[in-house]
Amino acid sequence: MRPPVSVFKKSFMAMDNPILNYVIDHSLREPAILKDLRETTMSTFREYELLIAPEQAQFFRILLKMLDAKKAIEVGVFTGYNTLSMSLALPDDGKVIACDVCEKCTNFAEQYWSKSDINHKIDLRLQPALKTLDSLIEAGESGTYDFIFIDADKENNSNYYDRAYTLLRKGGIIAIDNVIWGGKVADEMETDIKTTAIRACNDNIYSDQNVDISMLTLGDGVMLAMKK
Ligand SMILES: C[S@@+](CC[C@H](N)C(=O)[O-])C[C@H]1O[C@@H](n2cnc3c(N)ncnc32)[C@H](O)[C@@H]1O
Repeated sequence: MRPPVSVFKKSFMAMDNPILNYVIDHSLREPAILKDLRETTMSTFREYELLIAPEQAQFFRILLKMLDAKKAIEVGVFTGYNTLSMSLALPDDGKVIACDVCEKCTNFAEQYWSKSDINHKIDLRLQPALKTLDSLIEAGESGTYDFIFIDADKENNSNYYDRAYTLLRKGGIIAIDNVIWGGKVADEMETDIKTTAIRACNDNIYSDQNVDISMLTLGDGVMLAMKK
């Protein structure tokens, strides 16, 4: 049986969920610039549900600090919420490679990035993310990234994971978003391309003994894989 969908809805859409409300009210500390970016995205973009959950971005900021991270990649930028959030957690000489194909979304993102003093940390690559990841590997950057967030076209999750594993340093973390997919992954009647691809990537990571893993019921589900 599919779990109640509301459990997996993002915090900004799940205000009818008292437990999630409590969690948000007692733990979310959203910097003003991120709040502004999120609220403007929600009033400007019909597809605002693509936004990462703010409590999830906050959790990633802690991970980045724990990892003493300098180099990160965002696969799927949308309006730049998590890219900006990660930049805030990186040191001044840190770098986020931001991968997306949407000019309209990233133009919006760039307006916010340039409003803050983190703009120099962001390197936007406006082309298919697989092309960007392959170019980083070809440029000799394998084994050098601390944190890679995968949140783009779900059909490519396994392709992104393979490249991200190559680019990651030992002890670095890959985080994959939407691994619960509103509960669809647990419903065998759901056989559409995206659900099937998400399940396949989840299974692939579960059996990958080269990483330590944890699947979190945060946002719409996040798989963490730490390179051994
Ligand atoms: C769920 S949104 C990302 C949300 C974002 N991580 C955030 O912080 O709010 C997915 C994004 O992936 C992008 N995308 C889809 N296919 C892509 C591809 N082949 N390469 C790069 N980006 C892609 C979309 O344009 C969209 O902006």
